[in-house]
Amino acid sequence: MCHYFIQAKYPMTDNPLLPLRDKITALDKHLLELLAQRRALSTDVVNTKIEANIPVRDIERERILVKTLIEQGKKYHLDEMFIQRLYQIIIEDSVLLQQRILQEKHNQHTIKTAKIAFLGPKGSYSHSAMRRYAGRHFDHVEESGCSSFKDIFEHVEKGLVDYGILPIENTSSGSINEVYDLLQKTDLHIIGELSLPIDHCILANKHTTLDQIDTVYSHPQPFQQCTNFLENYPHWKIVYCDSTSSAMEMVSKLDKPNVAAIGNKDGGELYGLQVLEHNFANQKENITRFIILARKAIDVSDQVAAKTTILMKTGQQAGALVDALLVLRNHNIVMTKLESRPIHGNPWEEMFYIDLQGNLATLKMQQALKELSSITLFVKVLGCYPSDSIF
Ligand SMILES: O=C(O)C(=O)C[C@]1(C(=O)O)C=C[C@@H](O)C=C1
Repeated sequence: MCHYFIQAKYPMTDNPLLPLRDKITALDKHLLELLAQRRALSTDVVNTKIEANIPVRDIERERILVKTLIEQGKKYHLDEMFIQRLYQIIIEDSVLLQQRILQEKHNQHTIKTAKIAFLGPKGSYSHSAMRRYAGRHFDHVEESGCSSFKDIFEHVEKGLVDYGILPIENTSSGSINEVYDLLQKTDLHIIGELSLPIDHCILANKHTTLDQIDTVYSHPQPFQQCTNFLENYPHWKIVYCDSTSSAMEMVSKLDKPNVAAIGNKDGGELYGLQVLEHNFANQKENITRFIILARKAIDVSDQVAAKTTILMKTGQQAGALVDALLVLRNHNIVMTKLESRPIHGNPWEEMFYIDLQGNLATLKMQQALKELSSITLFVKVLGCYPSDSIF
């Protein structure tokens, strides 16, 4: 990334901005203190909720709170969208903090450190997702970069790490089939999820310009997510890599003006690359959902919004899938995703992956799963975990 330092017209001591910047610095410090106080109150709130068995989320409270703040912001000429986005981040932090505290009390233990496998090396989107998830759940993390999704599954299954984090779908390129296929034949459990906004960048060595590039390196996923942008450069040779960070590593080692990688800005800085273009995915809201796998399933407190993911194989008779989905409807269970993949060794039969809103431990979920088992060939719970879809 290029850093352009505009030579100050004034010696540092005479800079007319200094007094104002000092005031901004003091005010930002005060803002941090207020945010810390708000966070401490969230801790008090969740402890009260635990005592009174009150759910973490109160959507109506959030709606009224933000609406009031937007109104109050008007007299200070604060833009409505600014307030909306700012409090989305503040409230999301509050909810995730409360969920962590609640889950730790619910499971009667707190895990301070963890070893987590991700698609590496450092600088990949999976690395960013892993660090974000670890920051929310652990005080210390040991990072384990893997060269493939299969490698991540094996690391967790063999106990080389505690958790594995893998991308499972993206808003631009859809489901990541390789991960779904690996889920078909594992005994691991989904214990969490995380949605990460993905801002793809064209990353190149310093002094390279866009028109000098003739070869671009990346993981297959970014290429699938940026087809519209890549149509502008039909002469670019596409080279697939194990991960976006191995692509950035390659471009940095080649150190030539005609090569570039597609990856994230932070990763590019790790490899000394500059950003030539960014935010060019087919979907402007380009988000990848990651799942977190572990050898042991978790229990989710009934005070935390939960998701349950199941694997299901129906018979070949007409309407088999419809009958199964009607069971969910009859139990008033919301299905948030339905994906299908060919069954290993039997490509003309489909395995269905279904994400359900709700906790596995609820009576209606238990009854629905029992009914599903009686009318299908195979039903397996892949996991019940706190929902990350805060907003
Ligand atoms: O007031 C509550 O119940 C809180 O948990 C606090 C808070 C917030 O951060 O403002 C967080 C989550 C709720 O959904 C509503 C509001």
